[in-house]
Amino acid sequence: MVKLKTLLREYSNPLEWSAGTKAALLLCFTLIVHTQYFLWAYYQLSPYAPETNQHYVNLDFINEYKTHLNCILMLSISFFGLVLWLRKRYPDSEFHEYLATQYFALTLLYGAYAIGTLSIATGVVIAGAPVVGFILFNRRAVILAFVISLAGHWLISYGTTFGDMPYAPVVQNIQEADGSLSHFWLETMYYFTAPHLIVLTVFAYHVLSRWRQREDEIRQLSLTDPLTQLSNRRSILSSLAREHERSRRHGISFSLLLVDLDHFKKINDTWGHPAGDQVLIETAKVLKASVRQNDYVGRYGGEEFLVVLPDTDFEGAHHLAERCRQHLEGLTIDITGSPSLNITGSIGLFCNMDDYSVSAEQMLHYADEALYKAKKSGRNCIVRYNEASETQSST
Ligand SMILES: Nc1nc2c(ncn2[C@@H]2O[C@H](COP(=O)(O)OP(=O)(O)OP(=O)(O)O)[C@@H](O)[C@H]2O)c(=O)[nH]1
Repeated sequence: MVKLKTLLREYSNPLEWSAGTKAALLLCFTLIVHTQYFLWAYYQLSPYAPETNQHYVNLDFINEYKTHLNCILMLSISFFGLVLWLRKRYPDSEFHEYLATQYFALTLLYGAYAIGTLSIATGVVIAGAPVVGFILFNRRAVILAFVISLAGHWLISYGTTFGDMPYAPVVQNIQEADGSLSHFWLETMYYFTAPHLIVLTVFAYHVLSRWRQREDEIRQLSLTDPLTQLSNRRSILSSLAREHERSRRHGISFSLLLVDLDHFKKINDTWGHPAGDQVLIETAKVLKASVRQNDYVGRYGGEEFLVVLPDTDFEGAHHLAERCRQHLEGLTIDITGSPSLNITGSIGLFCNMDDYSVSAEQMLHYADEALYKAKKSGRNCIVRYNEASETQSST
């Protein structure tokens, strides 16, 4: 069970596989495709095939083609085994990629000649294989394979139009006497196209979901403070701007708390930076736990935190600020190599209930001024900025 989980984790994302494993995957797919050709050819020659098939299948060519298929199948098995073996010793060697991509291109070119260079199966391979190839493999190997197969495709196509070689020699009577397309041809096309379409769809689905997942992870990282896991400055400021716009449009008051740890420098200087970091992590947890679920808490600067309280008047904001202050005061932080640390925080508060026209920047400025007053008033307290009477202080 554990082994299966390890295997799944290791192999669930082809984009992260080594060059050797990716090449082995392509050779395995090539082997499946040739086995499919092989089974089809032998079935047409067998007594189980309906007699009517002889009208549509060129049995003479298939007899000849069969020998080529046997060789291709043997070669496919050998190359697959060789790369499986080599990838363990040289997992990132470009040789595997060149071998797999060129072999895929050349042998499928032969298949395209047999079933028609202008058939849908060939079209799907020509259009789809480079897309998958460029995502998975070394670009030069894919370009080389693509150029070789395109050149071969043109040569065969022009060769057939000038009558130098037959078009789709394994089949005949592609059209019925009345001019309609034969059912046999149609079903043969579906049969040969199916594996390529399935692989392309599964691959596109997988790659796109991985990209979306990575995009989400990167976006999340760009908005998160790596130390505290709170919103970073950019993210909390954009929450503030959003809330400000909502408040202005709907005439609902909202509030800001600017929380700054007291004498934090002393903790760093006495117990070291890692101890200071631990204090910041614990502070972030306490602040997050002290406010409501739809409030925003972010790290605004070094030891300064910004709390945005939507739909909150002064009373509500003061109540929450007091809860934050008390929780910080009650926090005991255990750090190895130092006695338990206790901290306090000063809080500047601004609420826009008296004037919705105050800009977000101005609100921040007012909260900062209130915080400055809180520090001046002896710390571990809350100061509300009030335009009329400058600031009001409370503990
Ligand atoms: N450990 C740690 N320290 C930080 C980080 N960011 C800023 N600081 C430190 O935070 C301290 C802030 O010091 P001051 O601005 O003097 O503030 P204070 O010591 O808390 O004093 P008051 O705010 O006046 O109470 C500085 O020593 C910074 O180096 C961080 O990510 N980790």
